[in-house]
Amino acid sequence: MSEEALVLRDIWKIYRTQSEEIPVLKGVNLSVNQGELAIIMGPSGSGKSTLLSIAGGLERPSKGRVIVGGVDITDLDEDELTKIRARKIGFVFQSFNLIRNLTAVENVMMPLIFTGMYSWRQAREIALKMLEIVGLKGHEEKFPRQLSGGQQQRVAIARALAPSPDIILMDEPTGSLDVDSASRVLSLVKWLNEAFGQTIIIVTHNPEIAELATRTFYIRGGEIYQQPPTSTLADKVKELKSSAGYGSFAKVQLDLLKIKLEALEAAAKQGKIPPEVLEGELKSLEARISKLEKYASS
Ligand SMILES: Nc1ncnc2c1ncn2[C@@H]1O[C@H](COP(=O)(O)OP(=O)(O)OP(=O)(O)O)[C@@H](O)[C@H]1O
Repeated sequence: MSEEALVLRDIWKIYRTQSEEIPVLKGVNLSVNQGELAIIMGPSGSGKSTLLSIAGGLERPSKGRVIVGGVDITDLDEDELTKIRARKIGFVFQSFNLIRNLTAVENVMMPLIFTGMYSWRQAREIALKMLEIVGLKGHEEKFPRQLSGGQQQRVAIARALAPSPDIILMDEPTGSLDVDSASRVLSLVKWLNEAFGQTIIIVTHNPEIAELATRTFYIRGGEIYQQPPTSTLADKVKELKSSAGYGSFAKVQLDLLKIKLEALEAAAKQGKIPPEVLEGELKSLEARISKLEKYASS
């Protein structure tokens, strides 16, 4: 069996709308070995979810090859893809995607039944064990609405793990959880990765997850990097200030402050604001206006 759980070779994804072509991924190469916990980070809209969908065979690349557990899935037809997905790939999404009118145990049984390999009894036995592993013993017969967000996410993880897939793909798995539930889910993910040697690939904005990673990828401008972007927040501020729109933005701000100044003076004349409050407000407003005037004219 291949050492590499996932290989993406020269992946391009170009979305076509009526008026334009949007290249979202531009020749991405990526390889994740078995047992790794890899993280993909990058700014909003940089193509992280698109890359994950392509890796999991949910979407097809415009160009390039996708190899999962040594099997090239790029040209498989929908039927073959569905079967491969059920056996080799587990998905966990930010929104859990549990089926509302199925209980926790039935939700976990679903992907096992889809593989066509397990009897109902076997699927139930595995699902019950998985729920125990993720700490949900006693909650098996509850419906998703009777579980907390963190518990629902753990059901989703149990469901992804149940068929023992080669890789588990997670898209913002802690995105809709509070800090405590997120830490509990993350510790579970790390433990599963270490105890079961499960390959896990996580798309996230959460820097806490990056601490757990064996490898971190960064996407920017449709390309992938193994080093974090070097530009700092201070660089970004400089970039913003030198951009064409910044001057006009400052002018709009200036207009708004001037309107506020007029409104303050009018309110003071009508006795709506005590003079000592007015004095302080006028001072700070005038200071901001003079600063902005300098910017707007520079
Ligand atoms: N079906 C589609 N048709 C056209 N454009 C799309 C489609 N799907 C995604 N895009 C565009 O592709 C880009 C990448 O989207 P994607 O969801 O992969 O980004 P992301 O990095 O996961 O963002 P976020 O962190 O905000 O979830 C975005 O600009 C998005 O608008």
